[in-house]
This record gives sequence, C-alpha cells and structure tokens, in this order.
Amino acid sequence: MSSPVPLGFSADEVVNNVNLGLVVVDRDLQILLWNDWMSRHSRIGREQALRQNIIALFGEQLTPGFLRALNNAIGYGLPAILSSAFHRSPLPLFVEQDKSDVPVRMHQSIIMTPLRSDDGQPTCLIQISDSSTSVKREKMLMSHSDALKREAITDSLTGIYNRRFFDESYALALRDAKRNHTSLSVLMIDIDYFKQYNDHYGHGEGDRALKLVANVLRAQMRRPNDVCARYGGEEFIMLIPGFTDVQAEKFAEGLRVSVSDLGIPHEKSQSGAHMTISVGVCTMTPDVSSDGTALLDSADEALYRAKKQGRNQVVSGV
Ligand SMILES: Nc1nc2c(ncn2[C@@H]2O[C@H](COP(=O)(O)OP(=O)(O)OP(=O)(O)O)[C@@H](O)[C@H]2O)c(=O)[nH]1
Repeated sequence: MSSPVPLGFSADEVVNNVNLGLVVVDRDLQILLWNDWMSRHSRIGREQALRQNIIALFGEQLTPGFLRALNNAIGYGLPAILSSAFHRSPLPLFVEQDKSDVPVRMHQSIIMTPLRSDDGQPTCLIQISDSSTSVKREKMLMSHSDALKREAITDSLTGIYNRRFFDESYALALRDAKRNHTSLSVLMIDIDYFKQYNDHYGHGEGDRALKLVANVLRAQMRRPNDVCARYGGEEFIMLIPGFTDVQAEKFAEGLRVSVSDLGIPHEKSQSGAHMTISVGVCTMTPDVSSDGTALLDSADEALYRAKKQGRNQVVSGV
C-alpha cells in the first residue's frame, strides 16, 4: 500500500467541512462519528451525540425504512441508498433558515455503507445530503410545465379549449369509437352576423360577446369526454360521444336556445334582435377505415346550409 500524502491539516478538518452529514455507528448502533454538518442540521452537538445509541438519540423520529436499512448494513453488510423520492425525511434534520425561525424539515438522500473497524467489527458509515433544493426545483418545474400544458390547449380570449386540443381529443375519441363501435357527434357552431356586431358595437364588445357565448356553450357539457372548443374566430366546435342522431339534434337545439336566451342585443342582425348562432350537427359510428374527415366535413356542410337557409337554426348532416 502506498504511504499517504500529507494533507497539511487533519482529517477532522475535512470531515467537518464537507457539505454532507457524516455519521458512523458501531454494531450496537453507538455513534462513533458526528460531523459539524450533523450538529448544525439536527441541533444536537457532537458531545451530546457521541457514544449515544442512534435510536435512543432520535427516538421514534427515525423512520422504519431508515432502521431497516441500518440493520441490514450492520447485520448483513448490505449497503443501501434511501432516495428522497421514496424516503422524504428519514432523520429529524432541518434546513437552515435565513428569515423565519419556523423549522423546516429537510428532504434527504442517504447512503449507508457497511465498514469494518480495525478490530473487524461491523460498523456503518451514513452519508446524508440535503435534497430540499432539488425537490423544490423539481416541484417548480412541474408546476411550470403544468401551466404551459394548460396554456397550450386553452384559447386565451375565452378560456375554453382551443382547436389544437379539439384535434387531439378528436383523434382519441375516433380511435375509441372505432374500437367500441360507438357513435360520435360533431357540432359546428358559428355566431350569426358577427362581423356586423363588431362593426356596430366595436371589437371590445365583440370580444365580450365571444366570451359570453363560449361560457354558455361550455356550461352545456355534461360528461368527461364531451369537448367544447373555439375552432376559429367566431366559430366553436363540440364533440359528444355516444349520442344518437336524434339526441345530438336535440342537444344542438338546446345550444341554439341557450345562446339566444343570453339576450345579447344585436341591432344589425337579420335573424333577430339578439345574438344568435347557427349549428351544423352530424352523428356517425365510424368504421375501421375512417380517418374522421367525413364526420367533420358533414357537420361543416350542415353549418353552411344552416347559414344559407337563414341562420339561427340547427341543420343535420348525413
Ligand atoms: N371581436 C372579435 N372579433 C373576431 C375575433 N375573431 C374573429 N372575429 C370577427 O368575426 C367576424 C367574422 O365574420 P364573418 O366570417 O363574415 O361571419 P359573420 O359576420 O358572423 O357572418 P355569418 O357567419 O355568415 O353570419 C370578422 O369580422 C372577424 O373580425 C375575435 O377574437 N374578437
């Protein structure tokens, strides 16, 4: 064995300056080493800790996972890693706080390494690192990514789903409908004479009306797989699985009435004194080769006919 290179300072200096908790216990679980990091984060000084049994020192605050790993290390020479993902805070250690005096329990990652003392007795080195910061960072990233996901599928003006979400939902619903031989209904909804509304009342009032209509449409959704989305400017789309064509038509008529009942004045409309919508509705049970285009085209074509026939009405596609 090569002779050690002189450090110029004691090993204690290193032990007490690492940014890591270091504890060594013997076969009777007596503490043989307790570094400064442990004193700072446990609020138990070295003098108080040394020669104490670690279980007696921490009492019932030690978690069963920690005790099991320690027994395996001492009894069977098995190393162990307690990751903070599964064992949040096995030891009663606390994060150093700048501002508040309220103690915050530290998230920890722990490594247990079985060692043999000079006289061949089993001992265990316990290394503890603070994973609170990485846990916090992970939580922050997760909440950011949730917010981004929500933003990506939401229409910013009305707060209902956007076309992208509809397209994704439609692909999934189509797959389910083909597999289960169930029906899908698509409703295309368009506000009547909206250009005239904007021109007459101003773009701001137009935005407000769009929000009101979007809200009343969304409120009609009953089941978790129903989707209501803004499809374009003043156009909305709905996807309802499991309706018969008669049920879908009745539902579409309910939408038409609910928007009309909002009573949004529209002096320039030629289909009534209030804001109205036209709806094209189509129901199909897609066959295995269907790519879903026929259903969308058919609902679109029905909407076109509703407009052509005078607006403020529901037309069914075939
Ligand atoms: N205020 C507002 N207006 C919008 C928005 N998106 C689209 N529009 C307007 O919606 C109007 C749509 O006009 P058209 O496609 O001619 O439809 P319409 O006037 O409703 O006519 P019909 O559908 O045939 O009854 C245009 O004037 C667009 O500027 C929006 O986000 N806010």
